Amino acid sequence: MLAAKIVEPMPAPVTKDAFRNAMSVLASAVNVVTTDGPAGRAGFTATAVCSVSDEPPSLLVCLNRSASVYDIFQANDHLCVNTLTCEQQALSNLFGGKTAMEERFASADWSTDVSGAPMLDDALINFDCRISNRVAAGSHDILICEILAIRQRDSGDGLVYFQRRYCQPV
Ligand SMILES: NC(=O)C1=CN([C@@H]2O[C@H](COP(=O)(O)OP(=O)(O)OC[C@H]3O[C@@H](n4cnc5c(N)ncnc54)[C@H](O)[C@@H]3O)[C@@H](O)[C@H]2O)C=CC1
Ligand SMILES: Cc1cc2nc3c(=O)[nH]c(=O)nc-3n(C[C@H](O)[C@H](O)[C@H](O)COP(=O)(O)O)c2cc1C
Repeated sequence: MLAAKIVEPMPAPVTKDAFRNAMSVLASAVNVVTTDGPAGRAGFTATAVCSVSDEPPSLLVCLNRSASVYDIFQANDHLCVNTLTCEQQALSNLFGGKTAMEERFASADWSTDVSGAPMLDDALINFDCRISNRVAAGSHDILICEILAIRQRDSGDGLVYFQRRYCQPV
């Protein structure tokens, strides 16, 4: 006699909306990621930044391949991760929107260190980096970055993005 075959129901695929709703409750630091080099200067707002390894000191940045800045980051070898303070919400909106590149950079003061990428003067912390590897994953490229220099402020509160809005410390 043939054994009855139990067919497990297929789990419903996770939709883009479900994914984004879920991700929206992961509180994140807000960063402006900048570059300069043969392809020119560019920058964008990123929350998809995290620690990778302390040997060598490295972090990762996820960059959407459809972003206007993508080709410039693809051609340049260096970037700087500038982590924003609570006072820099307007800068996050500027670098996260459809604003012209000159207008983005004109709204703040910048300097450079080892890599030559723009370093935001009033950032909570700056990670000056060399892009050591690039891995395509879905819609994004994961940029693995070796940290060449760190500049850190003595004090200040970090800007946090949670549930699609910025949070201020209480
Ligand atoms: N990792 C990324 O590429 C992120 C992109 N964004 C951009 O800013 C817009 C506004 O974002 P929200 O106000 O937070 O509302 P949302 O509903 O579009 O996104 C909610 C959360 O989903 C994640 N997310 C959004 N778009 C994503 C993407 N293309 N790939 C991977 N993860 C993504 C982020 O964690 C985001 O905070 C987004 O539509 C997107 O264009 C925002 C946050 C992260
Ligand atoms: C709060 C916030 C976080 C974002 N995080 C990322 C991110 O981690 N990676 C990414 O590729 N884009 C992210 N974006 C979107 C880019 O900042 C935006 O697409 C980029 O500035 C390019 O825009 P453009 O194509 O109009 O120039 C974020 C936007 C906002 C407002």
